[in-house]
Parts: sequence; structure tokens; C-alpha cells
Amino acid sequence: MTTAADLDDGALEFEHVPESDQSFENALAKAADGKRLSVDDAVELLTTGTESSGIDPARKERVLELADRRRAEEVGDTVTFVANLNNNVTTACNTGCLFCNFKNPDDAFEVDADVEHSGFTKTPAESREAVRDGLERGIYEVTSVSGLHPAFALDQDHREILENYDDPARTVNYKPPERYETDPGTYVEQMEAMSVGGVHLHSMTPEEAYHARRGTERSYESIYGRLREAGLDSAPGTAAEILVDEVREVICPGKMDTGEWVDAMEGAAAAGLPVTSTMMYGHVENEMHRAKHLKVIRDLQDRTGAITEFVPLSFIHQNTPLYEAGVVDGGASRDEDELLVAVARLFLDNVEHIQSSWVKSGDEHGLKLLNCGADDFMGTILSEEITKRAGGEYGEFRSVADYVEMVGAIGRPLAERSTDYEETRRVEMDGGPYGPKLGPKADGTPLLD
Ligand SMILES: C[S@@+](CC[C@H](N)C(=O)[O-])C[C@H]1O[C@@H](n2cnc3c(N)ncnc32)[C@H](O)[C@@H]1O
Ligand SMILES: Nc1c(NC[C@H](O)[C@H](O)[C@H](O)CO)[nH]c(=O)[nH]c1=O
Ligand code: SF4
Repeated sequence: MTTAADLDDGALEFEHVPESDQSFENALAKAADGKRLSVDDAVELLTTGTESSGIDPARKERVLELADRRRAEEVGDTVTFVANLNNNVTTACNTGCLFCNFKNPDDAFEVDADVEHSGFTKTPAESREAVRDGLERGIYEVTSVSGLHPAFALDQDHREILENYDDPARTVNYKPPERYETDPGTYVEQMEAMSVGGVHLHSMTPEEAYHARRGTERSYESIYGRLREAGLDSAPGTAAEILVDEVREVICPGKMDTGEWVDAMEGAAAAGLPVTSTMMYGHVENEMHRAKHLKVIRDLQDRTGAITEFVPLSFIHQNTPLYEAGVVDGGASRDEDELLVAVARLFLDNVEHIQSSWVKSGDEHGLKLLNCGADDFMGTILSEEITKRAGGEYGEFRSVADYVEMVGAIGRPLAERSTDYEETRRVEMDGGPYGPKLGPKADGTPLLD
């Protein structure tokens, strides 16, 4: 397995490089004509032409304008957001992704450990309390993504299977809950606990589903089907990072490969769950990898139709092993963020919504991305751990009043949406008070302030 220490800057040689036989002008003309773009077209647009290095400002503006127009034609001017809560169950994880500072090694959580750490594990009862508190503040979605705690099993039957392995810690990354200070319960127990008061439960990334099926031959459809019975309503398409294996081998060698990520997503879709899709970019990958990733997402959507949105996640570098080991010297530039959103809008002709993240980009740049092809501005989230621990500086929540101020400043209409975008409700910018109006307890009271 690669560790940060094994990698040193400049040593990365990829088979896939940003070269193509296409020209920037031809690629842009195809996009303007509404033709389906190829990977080479996407590379030309992402690089503003592969024949010269660096981003050409005038060419960049032409790509952004086209994408902004396409956004207006496809979904109109309204900016959407969701009133949600992030509830991360545990930070215990030994997968060792080199871009991640959310995780803590699991042995720090063991009963006899005397290691200081800032991580946490919540019992199902504690997760339920967190969701109940969120509901009181007006949220109607809970997003829950977590570390791959070795004590997690899908359910009791799965726990028995894992316990029957010889040396389960080594063979199937399983340790019994008694070893730990806090027992996270099973995935099914966590789903049942969080699915409370009519909230929409958005949880179980493909990597978590992989953990929930480890040591078995079960299909992803049956894993997600079981979770759905326990209350799961949709799944986040994170763990995607860059869906090209030569990049995964560098930044997350312990994770599932591209083919398995796609299998898990197809399983979620087959189990009847809507899914989101993501790309975490701005580390070691190049524009060819970004373009190939977009193709994987578009092909998946052609087959399933289950993807509700595409969420670009700009790499936050400050506290990560990749940065600390000198493998990268920062994240994506603003120009790259803008081009990624724009090219996603133009390339993903079968995914309706593109998200801008104020967590990753901040308010000002996040609003700019809404003029580059994005139409959704994420969620209220109330608490945030992944970006914060990586060194992100843009805070943990935004109230509905904050959304009114931000989106009002760029002169666009604002609407709340459900997780699957099936329901939207216009937020009238009439001086407030502003509170969520969708969902079981969202009666417009500005509880989020
Ligand atoms: C922290 S993991 C939690 C869920 C689960 N352990 C998994 O990997 O699917 C969720 C996602 O956060 C994103 N993430 C983690 N560290 C990040 C960073 N430094 N910058 C941007 N995104 C990051 C990655 O895309 C990752 O897949
Ligand atoms: N972009 C980020 C998100 N996006 C997810 C949304 O908040 C929401 O759960 C999804 O759109 C489904 O409705 N969440 C984060 O925590 N951090 C981000 O950067
Ligand atoms: S990204 Fe997920 S799987 Fe990877 S180390 Fe972080 S928490 Fe663990």
C-alpha cells in the first residue's frame, strides 16, 4: 500500500495525460450546438486548449458563458438549497486515504487506549438525538457519512458471519464492539435510529456499502435494499474521488476501485434509491482524469437515471497527508473550479443539477460558481467535520436568512428543495423572518438562525 512517505513530488507518472487530437474551438462549437461531448472535447474545454499550457482567460470566459446559458435553458434561474443536517456517526477508519484528515485510527477508540484523539463515535441513540435536535431547527434531510469503523456490520446476521472468520481483524477488517469505548451498533440500527420524524435519510456511500458487505458475496442491490427497509431514502455518491484507477492507487489505495464503485451505485439504483454523484479534484490528477471521471458518471446515468445531481468537491489540502508529505502544494485554483463546474454542466447532459459548495469554496466564490453552470447551493448542514478537519475555513452552517442574503446579492430567485429535487418551494425575499417550509417540522419558523 502507498503511504504519503513513499510518494515524492514529481515521481507521479500517469498513463493518462491531457492530450487530444481535438481543438478547443471545435470542442466549444460542439458544446454550443448542444452535441454530446467526448472525453477529448472535455479535456480541451477544461484546459482551454491543450496546445498551450495554463488557462487562457478569454477562452475560459467563453466556456463559462456557454455553461451559464445551458444552465438557464435546462433548469432556469432559480438557485436551490436543502435544509439539512450532517450527522457523522464515527471518525474511526483505517482505510488510510491520503487526502483525508476526517479519520482517526481505530485503535485510539479501544477501551484500553491511552492515545489522545479528537475523534468520536455515536451510538444509535445519540444519532437519533442529533437528528431530533436538527428537526427542531427545521431540517428535513439528514446526511450521514462516516469512517469505516471495524465494529460496524450491516446487521446481526452479518456480525455473526464476520465473527466466524479466523482472525477477522486481519481478514475482514472486523473487531467486536466490546473492544471499543463506544459501540456504534450496526448500520441497520443507525439507519433505524436516524430515520425519525419523517426526515429524509441520505446515507451510505459506496465505500460504506462495501464495508457493510465485506466478507460476504451479497449483491450491492441486496445491501442497499436491506438499508432501505431500515429507513434509508437516498445515497451519497461520495468515495468517487477520481474514478480512474491510476489516481486512486495514489490517493486512496485502500479504497474500492472504479468498477466496484460503479457496481455499488448501480446496486443502490436497483434497490430504488436516488443517488448523488461527486468528484474530488485538485490534488494529483490531471484534466484527462477529470474528463474520464465525467464520462464514468454520464455512462452510469445513461444506465440508471438515478443520479439527482453532480457535486464537485474541490480538494481542501491544508491538514492532509498528501500536502504534509509534499505530494501536492495546494488545491485547485479558482479558474479550475469554475471550468470544472462549467464543463460538468456541458458534458453531463443527463444530470440536471450541478452543485456549488460554500463549504469548500466559501460564499463569494461559491456564488460565482452559480454563474458558471451550477444551480444548487448545497444545504444548511448545521455541522461540518470533513472539510473543517482538513483545514477548510468557511464555517459549518448557513441559515435560510443567510441564503436569502447570499442569493439575493446575485439577483437570482431562491427555492428550497427536497433531496431528490421532486419538491421545491420558492423563498420570497420579502424581509423575513426566514425558515424552512418543506418537510415535517419545517413550518417557516426561523429556527436555523
Ligand atoms: C470523509 S469520507 C466519509 C465517508 C466514507 N468514509 C467514504 O470514504 O466514502 C466522504 C468524502 O469526503 C470527501 N473528502 C474527504 N477529505 C476531503 C478533503 N480534504 N477535501 C475535499 N473532500 C474531502 C471525499 O470525497 C470522501 O469520499
Ligand atoms: N457539497 C457538500 C455537501 N453537499 C451535499 C448536500 O449538503 C446535500 O446533502 C445533497 O445535495 C443532497 O441533498 N455536503 C457537505 O457536507 N459538504 C459539501 O462540500
Ligand atoms: S475518505 Fe472515508 S474511507 Fe477514506 S480515510 Fe477518510 S473516512 Fe476513511
